[in-house]
Amino acid sequence: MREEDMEVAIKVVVVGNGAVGKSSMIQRYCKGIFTKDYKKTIGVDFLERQIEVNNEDIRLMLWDTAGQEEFDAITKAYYRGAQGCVLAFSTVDRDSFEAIETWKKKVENEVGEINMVIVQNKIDLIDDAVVQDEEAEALAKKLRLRFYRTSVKENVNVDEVFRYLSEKYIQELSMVSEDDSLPLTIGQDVQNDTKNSSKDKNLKHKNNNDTITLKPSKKRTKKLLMNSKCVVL
Ligand SMILES: Nc1nc2c(ncn2[C@@H]2O[C@H](COP(=O)(O)OP(=O)(O)OP(=O)(O)O)[C@@H](O)[C@H]2O)c(=O)[nH]1
Repeated sequence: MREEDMEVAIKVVVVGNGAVGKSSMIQRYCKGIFTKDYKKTIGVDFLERQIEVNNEDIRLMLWDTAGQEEFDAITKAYYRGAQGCVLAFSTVDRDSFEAIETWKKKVENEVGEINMVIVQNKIDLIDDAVVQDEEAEALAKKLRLRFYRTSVKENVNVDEVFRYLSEKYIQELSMVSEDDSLPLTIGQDVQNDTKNSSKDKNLKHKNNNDTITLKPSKKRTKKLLMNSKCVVL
């Protein structure tokens, strides 16, 4: 296969309390549908969609995880290898907002710091909101994360969430490609810290039993990343 035929694959996990709209968001994005019915996700599920970002073909693999704590042991295994994460809460569920930091920690405990966004879903129900705009914005500022308000039902801002995560990842990928002296960690990822814009600070490298550290050449970078992604280690 020629290198130009290859695509980049990105694994994104969508987490948050039960019924905030995680499955609906993934279905909306990958299948273009919305259903009113609530079917609790048992364990995990995934759908994928191809998009183009900066002339790169991206295969987004969106992992839908159960929001209930009883499934934590199962779902956390699927966080591994993720390069992006959506932390979702619902406009009409105060607990789901207060749980955002806990979800962030749960994911980071498994994969370290990866690109994340906070998503306030169900903004079509804004009249019944139990979270003030300022509170949500303050949380995003405190955690230094991009913040989106979405309505999966009305298809507002859903594409933007996943586009942002993809663009961020592509940006980092091109930084890795430019510098072949930096070690690349397979299975884990180029990390992002929104506090720091410098390349060195953006790139943290994990090395534990789950990972192999390689030094990629410029040419091979994309291939290596593609082959290494989306594998549950
Ligand atoms: N009004 C409104 N309802 C929504 C929206 N998104 C999802 N829902 C509804 O919220 C309910 C829960 O949605 P799900 O997508 O199943 O929630 P989940 O977060 O995947 O839930 P778990 O599987 O339990 O973790 C469903 O009845 C959806 O139809 C939205 O943007 N607006």
